[in-house]
Amino acid sequence: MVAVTVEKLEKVFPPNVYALKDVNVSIKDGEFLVVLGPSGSGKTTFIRCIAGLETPTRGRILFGDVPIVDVEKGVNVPPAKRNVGMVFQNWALYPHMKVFDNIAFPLKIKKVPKEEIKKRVKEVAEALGISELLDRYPRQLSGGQQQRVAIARALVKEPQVLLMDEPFSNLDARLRISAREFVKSLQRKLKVTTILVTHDQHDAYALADRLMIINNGVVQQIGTADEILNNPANVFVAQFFGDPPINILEGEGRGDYVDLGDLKIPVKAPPGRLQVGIRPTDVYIAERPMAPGDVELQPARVVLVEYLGFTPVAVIKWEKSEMRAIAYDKVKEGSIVKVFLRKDNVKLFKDSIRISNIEI
Ligand SMILES: Nc1ncnc2c1ncn2[C@@H]1O[C@H](COP(=O)(O)OP(=O)(O)OP(=O)(O)O)[C@@H](O)[C@H]1O
Repeated sequence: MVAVTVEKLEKVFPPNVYALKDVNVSIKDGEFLVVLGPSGSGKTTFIRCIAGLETPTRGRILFGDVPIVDVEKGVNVPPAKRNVGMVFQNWALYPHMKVFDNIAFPLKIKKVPKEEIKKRVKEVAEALGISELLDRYPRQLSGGQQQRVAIARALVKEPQVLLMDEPFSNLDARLRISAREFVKSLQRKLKVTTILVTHDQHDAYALADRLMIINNGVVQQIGTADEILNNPANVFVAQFFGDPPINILEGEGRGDYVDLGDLKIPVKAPPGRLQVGIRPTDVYIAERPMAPGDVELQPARVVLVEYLGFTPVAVIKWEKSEMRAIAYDKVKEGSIVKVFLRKDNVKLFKDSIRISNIEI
């Protein structure tokens, strides 16, 4: 297929809304990039700029070596000539057309000969497991089936790039998981360069070769899910990606520990105000340490027990500091418990920016 390069992309909506600010990313040929961010962060604007449905105010986008937008040079290839497939949030199937005609539509517009249309619709329907639905109307399909039809329509013209904007948001939780698996395996099979936009970190975790996390139009971090979980660039990323959410506590660096007032976190820390990030999976309630190198913190009181799937996660409290921690032992609300910390996984931030362990 094709690599996609985005350089210094900016989109300002009048009078003064910076939906995208200096976005730079290179998506490899065949890669699955997920753009993840909260509502209003610029995700849809980003994907619409790539599709050609929005014109950026600055920057360049290239498919392979070919610029499809170059604001400075006045290049702006129209959407129909970009050869992208797009799947929207609401799938937007034509209700008065049968599934066959919905899928065939982009080819009819291109005036592809009838026999060729038949062949390609049949092929793509087979690949998506919807051959037996071609004679139905959209209203006679389940949500998951409608989604497959929308994907088939996006793929039938053999796009260089597949763009998906919140494609699972109309599906219930169970269907969402199977739809994700389906999209992932299809993408692997077809090796089509794919950009998917979502605000759902579980979609992102399940699908992405790499993630691009965006907030207020600014890219916060690009990397694999594990890179971002282990090395979040800043407090926003640490809090936005990870389930259960990371504990962030304010403290004072004291060389060999961070002073939280009522609690000491025994990690090397430069002097001054710091934010400490501890994932609930890195702090746990148990009788003894589970791994060499884990350190015991002061005992804490259990305030509340919640569940992450079937794993109990306790909210624990010292005098003032509070964290979520995995409970390996059965714990009762109100009891005092022993707490251990995987100290190598503690993340420190200064002014909300990550300070790497090397710098300390
Ligand atoms: N046509 C427009 N005119 C003015 N402002 C716009 C327009 N489209 C989007 N915006 C603004 O640009 C910013 C980014 O919007 P965008 O739709 O890209 O965000 P998003 O991350 O996709 O949000 P959501 O998840 O809610 O769909 C928002 O502040 C939005 O209000």
